[in-house]
Amino acid sequence: MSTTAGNTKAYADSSGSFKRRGPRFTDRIVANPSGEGEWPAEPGRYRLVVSLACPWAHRSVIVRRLMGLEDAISLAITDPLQDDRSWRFSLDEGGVDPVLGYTHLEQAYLARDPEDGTENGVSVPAIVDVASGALVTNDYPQITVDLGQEWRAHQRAGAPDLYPEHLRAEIDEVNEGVFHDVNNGVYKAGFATKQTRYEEAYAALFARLDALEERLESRRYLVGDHITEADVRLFTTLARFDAVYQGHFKCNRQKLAEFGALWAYARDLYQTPGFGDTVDLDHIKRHYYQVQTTINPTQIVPLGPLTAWDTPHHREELGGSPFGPEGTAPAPLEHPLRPLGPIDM
Ligand SMILES: N[C@@H](CCC(=O)N[C@@H](CS)C(=O)NCC(=O)O)C(=O)O
Repeated sequence: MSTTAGNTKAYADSSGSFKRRGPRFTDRIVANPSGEGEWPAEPGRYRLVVSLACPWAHRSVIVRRLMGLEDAISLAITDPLQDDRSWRFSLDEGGVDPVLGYTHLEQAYLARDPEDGTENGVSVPAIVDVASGALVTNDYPQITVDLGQEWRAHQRAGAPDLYPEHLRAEIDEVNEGVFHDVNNGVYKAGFATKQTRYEEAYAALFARLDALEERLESRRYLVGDHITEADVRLFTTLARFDAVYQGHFKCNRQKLAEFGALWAYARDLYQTPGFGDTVDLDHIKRHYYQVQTTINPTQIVPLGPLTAWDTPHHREELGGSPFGPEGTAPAPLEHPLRPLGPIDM
């Protein structure tokens, strides 16, 4: 396997539990910066670096597109396979990102802090200040909220409000449970190295999915009548569920496609511009199955499942509309974001 040596690092601590490390840089990009740690929302100034494989980065790709910020913030897409220096730009000509001039995202972390820039690893999503090449933030939950709230002056007409004031408390509450049990829950199950830790994560995950199933039986979206941050955050895990988490991470009480409301909800979002058109199952499967070699030592990428994302969902019958009364859909994507060539045999 010439593309990557795989990854033999331990993901769990001595108790057998997966521990997420948290963001290294938490500066914010805001409409009106008022002090240290705040950068101006200025079109053309920043580059958003993502892997299409990564569920946390995927959120920012969706929100950038929903907000119509493509011309304001450029997008760099990494190779789904990291090497020993982590995320790299090997899909680009000469293996160099054409805007940043870097071969590895690590260089932006080190441009920001040469001593300790990479102490929490090198993670996506990351926003880089193009002129200095320095990392501004890798704080993924704040990134999506700020793309929605702080870039208003540069958003497209008809951009939805994903975090309306009057719904924030409820969105935050839903997000909290979804983060621990679902978004991060699948990692806790998949990276556990003790049976009990795995079983705890599995139980919490499916208890939460059962509760979401019930919630979504009578409402089209998680909070309110339109898409919000809560839907974006749940969607990126659901999009990977049957392809990766139910097999590779052993989250296999049932597939997403064996739920009722939750599966119809996921298809509804998938068919909403900005969601399904940013899902790339090639990037997703190759990353998980070829990088996490402690779980999949052969690095074989499974061909299935043949999930039918485009079938009718009938969720319109519940009322609600994706983009809100004044909102409109973003224009269709003209081509897939970054198709990959055949798997290196
Ligand atoms: N590291 C972030 C979340 C983003 C994240 O975990 N991204 C993954 C890809 S899905 C990554 O870049 N991992 C490499 C690393 O952490 O070194 C956090 O927990 O604050």
